[in-house]
Amino acid sequence: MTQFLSVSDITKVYKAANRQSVTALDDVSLDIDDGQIIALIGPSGCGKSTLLRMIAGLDDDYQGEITWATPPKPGRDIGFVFQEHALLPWRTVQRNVALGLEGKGADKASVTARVAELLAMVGLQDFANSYPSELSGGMRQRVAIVRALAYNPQILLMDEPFGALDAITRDRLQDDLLRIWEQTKKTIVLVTHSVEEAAYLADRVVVMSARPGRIRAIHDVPLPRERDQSTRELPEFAHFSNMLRGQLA
Ligand SMILES: Nc1ncnc2c1ncn2[C@@H]1O[C@H](COP(=O)(O)OP(=O)(O)OP(=O)(O)O)[C@@H](O)[C@H]1O
Repeated sequence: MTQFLSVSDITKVYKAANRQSVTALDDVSLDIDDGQIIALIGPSGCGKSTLLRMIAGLDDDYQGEITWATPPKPGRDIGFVFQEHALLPWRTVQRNVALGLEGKGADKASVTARVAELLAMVGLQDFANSYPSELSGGMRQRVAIVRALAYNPQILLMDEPFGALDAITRDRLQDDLLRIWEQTKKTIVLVTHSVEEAAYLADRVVVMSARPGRIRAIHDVPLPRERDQSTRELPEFAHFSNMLRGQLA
């Protein structure tokens, strides 16, 4: 597997006027391989979202270096999915996913075909003409995921993407994400508060320690790929999740 992205010695200090500055990340280094799913876990405030924003290029005010095997083109090569879906309420599902593909030289027929393919990936082909308000929370988040994939980005960054969903919907979307990953083999960096979600989805889990955020441990997930609901029944799954939980305590 080839190295895709390298985060080297990143330190981030938020300087607030009239307040003490906050060291959010302290000397964080991490290598990410092409096509892997990496989960970032750690206590609240340890800098997970900060790190994700830096990788996304949304924050370049830090010490250290982020280097890419192939530097991403601004705006297009990085897909971002947030906890809240951030769909445009006045656009249909079809037009939300098409956003960004339109007006970039692609003809209408190829945009329509690409959107149909993406919606079929998550079983929403019959909702192309619905508005976000007509969908459930899980359906909206599925739309947000395929919208992020529409440009065929190099990497998908996900910040607590399933955090606002009920447990059953959350399990279902995790399976959707694994299916999408099997088909696309995208590199994915996912922030989650759930150790089970990290264990179920990831190839590697990065455990961060409380503020200032440092890397406490990096684990290869000891579970076979082709994961499905039966994976959750494996003794190794419970064992690994419990070990992660212990490291967060
Ligand atoms: N814009 C900002 N200005 C000042 N401090 C900030 C800013 N954004 C984040 N911080 C601080 O940096 C630290 C890391 O925040 P960050 O949101 O990255 O943590 P997190 O691990 O994602 O937290 P959570 O799990 O609660 O979402 C926190 O102490 C936070 O208060």
